[in-house]
Amino acid sequence: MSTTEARATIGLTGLATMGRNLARNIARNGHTIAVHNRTTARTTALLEEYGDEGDFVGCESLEELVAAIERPRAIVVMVKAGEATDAVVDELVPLLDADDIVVDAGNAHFADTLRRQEALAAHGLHFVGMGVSGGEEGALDGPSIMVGGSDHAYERLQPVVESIAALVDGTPCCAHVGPDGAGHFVKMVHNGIEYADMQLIAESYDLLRSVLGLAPAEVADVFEEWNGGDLESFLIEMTADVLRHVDHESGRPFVDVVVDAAEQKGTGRWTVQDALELGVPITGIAEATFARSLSGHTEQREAARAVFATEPVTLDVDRDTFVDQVRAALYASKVVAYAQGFDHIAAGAEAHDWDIDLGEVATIWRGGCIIRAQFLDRIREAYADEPDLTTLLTTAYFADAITDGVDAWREVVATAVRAGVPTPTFSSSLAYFDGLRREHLPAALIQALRDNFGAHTYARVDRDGTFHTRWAEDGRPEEQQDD
Ligand SMILES: NC(=O)C1=CN([C@@H]2O[C@H](COP(=O)(O)OP(=O)(O)OC[C@H]3O[C@@H](n4cnc5c(N)ncnc54)[C@H](OP(=O)(O)O)[C@@H]3O)[C@@H](O)[C@H]2O)C=CC1
Ligand SMILES: O=C(CO)[C@H](O)[C@H](O)COP(=O)(O)O
Repeated sequence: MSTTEARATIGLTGLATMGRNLARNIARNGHTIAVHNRTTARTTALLEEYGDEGDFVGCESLEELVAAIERPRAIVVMVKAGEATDAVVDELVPLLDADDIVVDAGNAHFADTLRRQEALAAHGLHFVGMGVSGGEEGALDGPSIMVGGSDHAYERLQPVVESIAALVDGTPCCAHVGPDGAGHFVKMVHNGIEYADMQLIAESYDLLRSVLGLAPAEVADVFEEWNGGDLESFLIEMTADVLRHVDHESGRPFVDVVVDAAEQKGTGRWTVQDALELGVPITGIAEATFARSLSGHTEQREAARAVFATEPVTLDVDRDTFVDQVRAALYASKVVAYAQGFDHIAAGAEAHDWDIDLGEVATIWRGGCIIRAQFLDRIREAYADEPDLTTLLTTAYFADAITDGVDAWREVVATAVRAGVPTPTFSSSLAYFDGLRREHLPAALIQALRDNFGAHTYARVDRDGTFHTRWAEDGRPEEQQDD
């Protein structure tokens, strides 16, 4: 397939859904690309079907791939995350020369990226963890790209990655977000937000269908209308299309022929696990992840249905009013999910000593990625005005949106509770908002209980210091001395 002449600007191995389209995107943008896949049939198919789209060099082995690329080489690995990526990287390393760059464009866990970066550095190689979002279509037409790696490696990659990324207002949705694991960390949180966004959309759909009795196509009309306003986004637009889709075989609404058990590949779960470690309350993302888990517990669901099934509750709700309330609740909950996601990135950056520019992250998420939305421009503006923002919720634009929508938000959650429609992400987002804005939290009681049963100490509202109450003796507080 290939010649031995090293004429490709870049190489790519892994030509499944994402890799094939990313390779075509690179070729379409005028870069010579060497392509390889473990199973050669995929390479052959790419060349046969799309070989005329640009300058491809087909390779049957990794040796051929390496030989086809100009030095210092840059090789993109776009295979299954985890063991497959390790297998490919391990096979590549002995074939490479000092200063070559291996780019993992899969959905790797950032801790794996840190480990691989250290291992390759010992061989004088650069390892780049590159988050790519946009799915099949985005990979071809312009994804959002989050690069983590050294400045040196980014300089080598920049002409290619910036040329293939989505463009918004002339700005490529691509950035060097930080060193080593920073790119995959940002991509992980992107996917966590994607989980929350999708769950909020799903809860809105469920409410419109269950409380108002709308058919899927009618809910599609509502989403289409919402897409004309503040909620405008790729996922809202796609929801309208999916809800309107009729299954070719059964003639039923497509959404009714799909089994209601949501799967996941793991990025949402990693986001929640990492946030727990860092102590960041990403409650919307966590509830969205658990909602997927719950949906998959089919045996428990069947058992519960057998015991607790009831007739649907009919509520006297005005259609237009409720639709508007759900829109406001969706918007407010979405603001919470994004605020929590950006808090998580800030905490990750601090913990790993990455200088991540949150405004830049919002900028490159405006296009190409699954969570692309008009609303990200507002987040970009908020960070431009105040880079060290304490929380996105209090910036003027979002504060106004929440203040205007909070009554509707409460009404929607209350209606959902009365109707028995589960809305974990709406409810937890509202609880998060109330938790933040409340003057006093019952955490004081938790501290008191902890001190009572375990002498865990507490701080007082009336003076500085750390205290323990002599519960079993005279009930008086005694100040604790620092160790
Ligand atoms: N699908 C999506 O929407 C998105 C996916 N991603 C990430 O991009 C990466 C690629 O995703 P996708 O295109 O969906 O493909 P898959 O995740 O389904 O991976 C299939 C590819 O991995 C290769 N592969 C699997 N195991 C090995 C191995 N042991 N050695 C060598 N190659 C192996 C396959 O080769 P073979 O053909 O020989 O089996 C094939 O090229 C993944 O990390 C994914 O998480 C990122 C963003 C979006
Ligand atoms: O990375 C992506 C988009 O940005 C993928 O679509 C993501 O892998 C989907 O995740 P899951 O299968 O867990 O829903």
